[in-house]
Amino acid sequence: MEKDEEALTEVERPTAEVQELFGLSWSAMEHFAQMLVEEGELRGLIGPRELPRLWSRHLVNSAAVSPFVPDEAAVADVGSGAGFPGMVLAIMRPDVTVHLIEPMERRVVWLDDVARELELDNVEVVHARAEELHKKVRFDVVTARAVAAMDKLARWTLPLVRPGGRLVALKGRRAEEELEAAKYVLRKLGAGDVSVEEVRPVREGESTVVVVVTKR
Ligand SMILES: C[S@@+](CC[C@H](N)C(=O)[O-])C[C@H]1O[C@@H](n2cnc3c(N)ncnc32)[C@H](O)[C@@H]1O
Repeated sequence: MEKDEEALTEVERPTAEVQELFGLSWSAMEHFAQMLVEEGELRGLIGPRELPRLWSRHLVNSAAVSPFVPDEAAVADVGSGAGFPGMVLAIMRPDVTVHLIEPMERRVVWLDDVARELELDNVEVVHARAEELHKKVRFDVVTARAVAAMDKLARWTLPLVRPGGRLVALKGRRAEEELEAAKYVLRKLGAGDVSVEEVRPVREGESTVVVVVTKR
């Protein structure tokens, strides 16, 4: 077997339930997955150990933010990296506009390439650190995954959330602990209600922890 073929067979096959989750956006999602498989490792966006679990750990996991994003929201995804969860959200939800905020040039080029290839007109790639945008722009929703612990993440993201809007952070098992450590920062930055939800985008799949912080 050729080396390339070998690499391709290692990627898990999405189930019918996963296809159903993405609904009308299925073919665009498959296209994004194919780009990640073909170029993700080469361009330093995703580790080789992550490719076999591309759907369950990354694409399906990213979809967990969607129920927390209101119709037609203006969204910023801080620290998008390879496009998680922001690019997935933009593909699933043509009604929302997604600003992918990423400081690393190589990743910015990748995000631009994906948006162009998939002809996504609801994506804007912003080459910046989140803090550089404070006092300049505000969004209905800010999403983030694997960017920083809650106290630092709150400092970077809450100034970007409009009053009445929300931060939607995909977190791990230590979410409650991180929230406890961040409680003074959250209060100081105008956080209101905070909820921790366990979301399972597909019945057979893994669950993920979503922290939703409302801005007063
Ligand atoms: C571990 S990666 C996670 C990428 C993606 N969210 C994911 O879940 O796979 C963290 C990302 O946050 C970006 N980042 C780090 N500091 C940032 C900041 N201050 N503002 C915006 N993005 C930042 C990094 O460049 C990197 O792409």
